[in-house]
Amino acid sequence: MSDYDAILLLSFGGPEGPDDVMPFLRNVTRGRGIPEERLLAVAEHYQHFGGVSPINQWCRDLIPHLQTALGRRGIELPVYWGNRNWNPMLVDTVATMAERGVKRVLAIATSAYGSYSSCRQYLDDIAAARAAVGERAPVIDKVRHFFDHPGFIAGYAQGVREGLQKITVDDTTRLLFTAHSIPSSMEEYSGPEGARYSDQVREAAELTVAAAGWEGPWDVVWQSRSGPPQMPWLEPDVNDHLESLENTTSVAVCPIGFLSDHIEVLWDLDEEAAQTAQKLGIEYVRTATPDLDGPMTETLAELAAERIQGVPVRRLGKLPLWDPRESGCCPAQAAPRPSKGH
Ligand SMILES: CC1=C(CCC(=O)O)c2cc3nc(cc4[nH]c(cc5[nH]c(cc1n2)c(C)c5CCC(=O)O)c(CCC(=O)O)c4C)C(CCC(=O)O)=C3C
Ligand SMILES: [Fe+2]
Repeated sequence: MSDYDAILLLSFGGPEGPDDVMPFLRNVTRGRGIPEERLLAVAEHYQHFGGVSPINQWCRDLIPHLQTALGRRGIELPVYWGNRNWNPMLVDTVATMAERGVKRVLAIATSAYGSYSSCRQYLDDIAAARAAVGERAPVIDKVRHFFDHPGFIAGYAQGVREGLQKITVDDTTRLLFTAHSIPSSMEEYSGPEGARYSDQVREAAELTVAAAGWEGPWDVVWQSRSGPPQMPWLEPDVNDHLESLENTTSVAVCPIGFLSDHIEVLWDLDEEAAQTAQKLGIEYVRTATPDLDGPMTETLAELAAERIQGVPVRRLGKLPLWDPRESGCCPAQAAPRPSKGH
């Protein structure tokens, strides 16, 4: 237990107008070897929504909900917000906290899983922002991975139950769980032993199946792959998987990899995957991400309470958790693993 004096909501960031789109995309892909064609194609997805991603507004809406949930637990701390890729940029938020004399911060990132993109990169962002602000920068810790927290699972299970009511369900109906694809090399280095990102996504899917009471077939698939075509990423892609299905009346697609309906959900699932299903004559529903006034927000508050009040860790899964601070897990670039034990 520690004396924290602020909570930090740490997120991805998204553009809020047409002119933000290209500079945002350049921030996301800086140094990551993403081809220009891919950037221009993704820019189109954003422009389709007027250049506005819902992710920033979702964060704005989350903050008062989170504050209420924290308050119910007796945690009366200010909630700051900083992003990796767009305003409010984390470095500016850390500078503000330093000016206000904040010394010790507990960060909650909007990703439940381990991997470079979903965890280590946020830790690197924190380190870079603190270094830029200098000596007065607060110490910033980050809460654990929460992919198997009962409240996290309950949020998606509710979406799944509601979604299934919107389609014809028979014994060919499949439930698909989708998360952001990552390069195979990133997957190989996820977690202390590797491949933990896909393990965690699979476990979250399995737990959601149980919580929703689903007894039919289900699969884990991936979406939104990027990078040069010759580079291997996690497969199957949701669209390829739909193409491979035979004699399937309907599918429900649960975006278990994302906390909110941002562009990758609105475009890659609600437009692209929905069109693929329509072309194939498969009835399609994309199930909802968790409500802000439901168990997801409670979960985020409980993660803070674990660290601030020592409330017990609640988990449904069996995969081991690890502390990213203590292991050199999830490096940005695949490098030879340090040899262990000598
Ligand atoms: C694992 C993971 C999550 C989940 C964890 C988390 O939430 O953090 C996630 C979330 C998100 N990804 C998002 C958007 C983008 N991701 C990109 C690119 C990439 N994502 C990757 C992985 C992930 N991404 C990777 C390995 C790349 C290749 C570049 C690199 O190696 O870093 C690109 C560049 C263009 C493209 O190539 O698609 C964009 C625009 C948005 C915001 C959507 C909005 O604005 O509404 C969100 C929440
Ligand atoms: Fe991404």
